[in-house]
Amino acid sequence: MERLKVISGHLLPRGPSEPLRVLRSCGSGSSVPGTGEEVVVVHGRRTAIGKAKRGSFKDTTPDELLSAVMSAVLADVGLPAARLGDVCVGNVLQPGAGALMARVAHFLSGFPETVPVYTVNRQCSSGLQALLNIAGAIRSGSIELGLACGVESMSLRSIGNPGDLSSRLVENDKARDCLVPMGITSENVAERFGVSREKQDAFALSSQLKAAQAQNSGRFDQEIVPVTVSVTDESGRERRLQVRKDEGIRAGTTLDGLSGLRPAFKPDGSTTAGNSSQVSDGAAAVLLGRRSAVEVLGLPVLAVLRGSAVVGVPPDLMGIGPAVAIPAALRQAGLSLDDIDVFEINEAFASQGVRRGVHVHRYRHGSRRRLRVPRAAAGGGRPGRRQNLSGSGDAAEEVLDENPEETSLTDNCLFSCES
Ligand SMILES: CC(=O)SCCNC(=O)CCNC(=O)[C@H](O)C(C)(C)COP(=O)(O)OP(=O)(O)OC[C@H]1O[C@@H](n2cnc3c(N)ncnc32)[C@H](O)[C@@H]1OP(=O)(O)O
Repeated sequence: MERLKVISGHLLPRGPSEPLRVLRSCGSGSSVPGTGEEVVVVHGRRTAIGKAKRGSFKDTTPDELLSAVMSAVLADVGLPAARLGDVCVGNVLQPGAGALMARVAHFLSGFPETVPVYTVNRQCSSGLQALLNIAGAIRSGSIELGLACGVESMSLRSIGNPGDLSSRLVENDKARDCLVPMGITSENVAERFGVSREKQDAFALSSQLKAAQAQNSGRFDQEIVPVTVSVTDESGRERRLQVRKDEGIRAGTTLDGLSGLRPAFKPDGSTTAGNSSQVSDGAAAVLLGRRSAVEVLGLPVLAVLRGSAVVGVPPDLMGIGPAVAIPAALRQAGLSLDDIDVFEINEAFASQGVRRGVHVHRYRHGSRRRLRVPRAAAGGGRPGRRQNLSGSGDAAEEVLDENPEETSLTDNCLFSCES
């Protein structure tokens, strides 16, 4: 009865002498610039990205990959796990989006049981969604610090089993389109927007060369957590090795080599193994916090989350999602394309990264001090006050022409970098 009285009291009009009760705003999505309420990125690490089925992580369970990055992020900044308000893990292929796997990883990392963990599946942007969920909890005042992660083992769990679906899906075009294979959606985008094979191969070449240059000059070394694993070869022999290099990068890629590849998804198509991302295994984790809490703990601030947007697009053209989400994220943050220095396009197919007339520019690196936020969970950026838009998925980073009429962009987080 007392409880009812209190609740109904909240509904009564306020008397003129009563003070206005100020509730903490849950925020619409953007951080409040220049205040201690901002959501900031403290630190991030990732594993190397392994080639699924044939690579170094082919026999490694995802909880091990996840545990490696969860522990490394906290160890690097000296934060006890008990300080975390929540942990969110993005995952697509594990049963139940990997809820059990994530809790196992949590304990393998030595995190206490009092820290909660949950998982989220938003397909290819699940890692980014984990980041947005943690950011949302910080904004709402539920937590002060949280860990956002992403993990996938495409070696141990393949795409393919759609689960239990109604037979009525065949009567509904959009529902049926949800079963269109990812490679065919790339073909659809290429056909619909006139993206030639040559454009896709040119983009793939520049992406490979930039990635190789970055790898050779050690630019990924700081962000990659070395993971020691056992791998069983075809003869059944097991060996131990430490994995610290991405396996999808082919430094010897040439335009001739790319143009000789057969279409991978349909005989007369233009999407090939060379202009697609590979199927991969890997994990990443990013520590986020409210600026005021981060400053009290003396933790570093790498970047500020300025805004984010998620959009729905036709399932058979899923690759156009970023082109719709980025303007929405810009609107939310009150920015324009001209304000953006670096676009990190993380999509599976070159057809999604280019459009007619796009010029792919050189890769711009941050300073040596910069620790990039791992792509499986978030987006990096170069130091300075300018903004960085990041997407999701597994392709290499690109810096694109900033002319809005010529640029096709990706989804869905907007950061400004501080250090
Ligand atoms: C929102 C989203 O992101 S949704 C997307 C989700 N992701 C996906 O759908 C993944 C898409 N990718 C794939 O499915 C696979 O990588 C495929 C089907 C395209 C290719 O798979 P595989 O055939 O196993 O690739 P593999 O690495 O063996 O390459 C095939 C051939 O191309 C060659 N090749 C690949 N890349 C290159 C290159 N850069 N230069 C020259 N040759 C190359 C390989 O050497 C190989 O040649 P071989 O057959 O003579 O040995």
